[in-house]
Amino acid sequence: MKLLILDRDGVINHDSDAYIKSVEEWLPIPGSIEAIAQLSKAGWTVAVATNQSGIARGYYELAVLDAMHQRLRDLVAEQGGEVGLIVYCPHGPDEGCDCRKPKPGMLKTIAAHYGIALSGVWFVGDSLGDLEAAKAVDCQPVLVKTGKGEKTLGKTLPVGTLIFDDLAAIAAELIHN
Ligand SMILES: O=P(O)(O)OC[C@@H](O)[C@H]1O[C@@H](OP(=O)(O)O)[C@@H](O)[C@@H](O)[C@@H]1O
Ligand SMILES: [Mg+2]
Ligand SMILES: [Zn+2]
Repeated sequence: MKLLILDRDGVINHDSDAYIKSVEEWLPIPGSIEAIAQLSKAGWTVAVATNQSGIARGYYELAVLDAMHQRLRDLVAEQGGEVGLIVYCPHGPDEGCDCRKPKPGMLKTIAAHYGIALSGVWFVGDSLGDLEAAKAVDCQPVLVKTGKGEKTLGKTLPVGTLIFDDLAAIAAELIHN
């Protein structure tokens, strides 16, 4: 199966240093909804792995997070596509969970859900922790320049990291090559 795993904030939707705390604050990056729909219609399964420490920090409730993800699903469905499994880590940085990136727990959850190996599966993120999580399970780390991506570009990236302007460019690459 053709599986693509996406980070959420800074890849699908705009991110904020103040966290994305409501559906109203959850604003798609131009071209991202269309990209997911086009990938889906081209036979790709698009899953999401997102840190959501804002839950642990009390910035927003799980119901609000679910509403954001329903919004994502609705917008992609309006374009004729669908979103696969969305996995999130609701924990804070000091809780020592196994799912918070850069740990690869969410990627492993997605692989187990679909019954496939992660080796070579593209994981697209805007933060170094996304790329490190990918590397930890032999996924292909892919950096986008949206969200925190430009800042991440200035850091030492995992060897072999691919770099694209945005999710739309990734969709064009995967669909047409
Ligand atoms: O990019 P993904 O994984 O989808 O989600 C990132 C968010 O959970 C938030 O993660 C926080 O990091 P801390 O969790 O506070 O270290 C900050 O970077 C926020 O700006 C950001 O909105
Ligand atoms: Mg992000
Ligand atoms: Zn966690």
